[in-house]
Amino acid sequence: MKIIIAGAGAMGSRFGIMLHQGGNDVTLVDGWPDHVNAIKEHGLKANLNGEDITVNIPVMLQSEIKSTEKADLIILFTKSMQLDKMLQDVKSLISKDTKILCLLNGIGHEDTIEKYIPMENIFIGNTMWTAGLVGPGQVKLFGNGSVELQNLGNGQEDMAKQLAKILSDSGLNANYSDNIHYSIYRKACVNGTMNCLCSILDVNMAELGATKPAHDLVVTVVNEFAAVAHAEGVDLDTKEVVAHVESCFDPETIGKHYPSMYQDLINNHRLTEIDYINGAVSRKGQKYNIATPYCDLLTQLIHCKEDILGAK
Ligand SMILES: NC(=O)C1=CN([C@@H]2O[C@H](COP(=O)(O)OP(=O)(O)OC[C@H]3O[C@@H](n4cnc5c(N)ncnc54)[C@H](OP(=O)(O)O)[C@@H]3O)[C@@H](O)[C@H]2O)C=CC1
Ligand SMILES: CC(C)(CO)C(=O)C(=O)O
Repeated sequence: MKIIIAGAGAMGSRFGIMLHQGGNDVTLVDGWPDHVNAIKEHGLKANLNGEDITVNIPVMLQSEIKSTEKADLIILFTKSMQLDKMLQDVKSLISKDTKILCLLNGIGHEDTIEKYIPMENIFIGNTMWTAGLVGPGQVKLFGNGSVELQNLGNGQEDMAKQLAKILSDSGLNANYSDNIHYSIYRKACVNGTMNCLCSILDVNMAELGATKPAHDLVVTVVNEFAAVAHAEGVDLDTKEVVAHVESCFDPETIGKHYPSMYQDLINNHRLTEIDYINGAVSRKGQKYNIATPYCDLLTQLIHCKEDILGAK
């Protein structure tokens, strides 16, 4: 199976390395020339659970894509705001049989993907794996994780299960979900609390969890996500979701991770995905006439911080 990782930053590199080590034919595609050139020249360097490794994986810039070889599977791992451009750039690698798996954080990416791919080839999901970019061609990977995914098109359950097996055979611990919209809202609750709060407060998840107001903040934000999800026909079990969110506080698992939004904004002064997480809930709240004051404020505070830091 020819797998393209479209967006080979921190997470794309993690999935690329694990799938490559699992014996798959993997190619990385990314738009950052320094990163792509570093991988071409020195291999992809990773600190994997404390061990330094170098993996030689084929890599190309989006501008180098040629249409000669079609992909069997394209795993999307761009930032939300890069998704549309990436889909335009990988169009020539897509045949009528190419499956697309989107594992980005955020809500509603299927609306963008549907513009380019027939529904029966679209698979969506989310992941609790973590990763960090140290610099061009270099990533830091620790801890464990999981993936949940499902087909969007009718009759594609077996293919979704097959994709989960391909990921699991490489150690990615993937499961078929029979209600992926629930899973995506549930994961969005993790990002809608951890990502913005850690970025605003300048802490990792374990440090956030050690503050007294953390629990009340999580409950309030999860309730806003749940109200909007309910209006869209997704009924979140808020108690279970809060427990899931708070499991991220554990320093023995992923608590020491600085969420991807922190890495973008605080470390790299890059624009964030806030408009696809809390910002998406605020917009949906307006649409359904549901008050979402915490999501509104958190979105605005992150945008303030982007301006203060001159994020690009
Ligand atoms: N990191 C994590 O732990 C997790 C992330 N996610 C989600 O996975 C998706 C991908 O995230 P992630 O892998 O963290 O993204 P990264 O920021 O590591 O990489 C995404 C892209 O951003 C660009 N980029 C990143 N850093 C730089 C830089 N310093 N200079 C220039 N370009 C840069 C590159 O593309 P280009 O040059 O084309 O712009 C890169 O492909 C997101 O939706 C995220 O929310 C989900 C779970 C955990
Ligand atoms: C690891 C986790 C779950 C933290 O919110 C994440 O998705 C991210 O860093 O964006």
